Amino acid sequence: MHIAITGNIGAGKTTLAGLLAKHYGWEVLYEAVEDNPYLADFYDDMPRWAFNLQIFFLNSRFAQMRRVLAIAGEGSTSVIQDRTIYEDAAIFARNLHVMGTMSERDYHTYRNLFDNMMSLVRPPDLMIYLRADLPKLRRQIQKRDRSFEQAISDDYLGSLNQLYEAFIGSYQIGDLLIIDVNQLDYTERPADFAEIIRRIDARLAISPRSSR
Ligand SMILES: Nc1ncnc2c1ncn2[C@@H]1O[C@H](COP(=O)(O)OP(=O)(O)OP(=O)(O)O)[C@@H](O)[C@H]1O
Repeated sequence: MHIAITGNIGAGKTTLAGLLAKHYGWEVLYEAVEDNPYLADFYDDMPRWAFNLQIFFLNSRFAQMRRVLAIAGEGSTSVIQDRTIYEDAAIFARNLHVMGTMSERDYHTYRNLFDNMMSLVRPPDLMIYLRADLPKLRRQIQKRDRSFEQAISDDYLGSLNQLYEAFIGSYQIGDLLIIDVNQLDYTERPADFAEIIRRIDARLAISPRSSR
């Protein structure tokens, strides 16, 4: 089974993916951050590095999809993914294009590549969306204190949030669980984590592909 966590920068996907992997014994696939050769440069000069970064993420997410398919083929374990390939195109690349940061021809090339890849990608069995407002995202970004993320503007975060809501509002290719994390703290409050587990358990129990 393939579970994925989706949500804006600082929503808490990485932490939750780790906790769920530990709880359920799932394999976890994280996003490339520390070993990402473009991320810091991108936040410093978005127009210069937007296309390079999107190609890097697309390739790394496609490699993850191949791993997901391999695991599904083995049939032994489930896998949880920290962010999906859909978000790269529908949210991040689209946002850069709409902002005028990525040129028309770069976006066109990117979309063609993405559409080609889509023929080989299948959606997760369960998508978990972590919904968070700007103040919550901002607090978490400050808390983890990655120097290159401190310059992220409210405009950038806000327009990503709008695209996330649009993406989730029209998401129909698989099962979807929406968790509002604004008032939750699942690292510090066991009851909050237990409530998330209860909701995921309920969803997996009715999922047609829930053989773990
Ligand atoms: N396609 C993309 N385009 C631009 N930036 C991206 C893209 N995918 C990921 N990123 C950025 O890469 C970094 C990933 O960091 P990380 O894995 O910690 O996740 P995150 O998005 O901050 O979420 P969370 O706090 O929920 O784990 C963030 O700065 C994120 O915005």
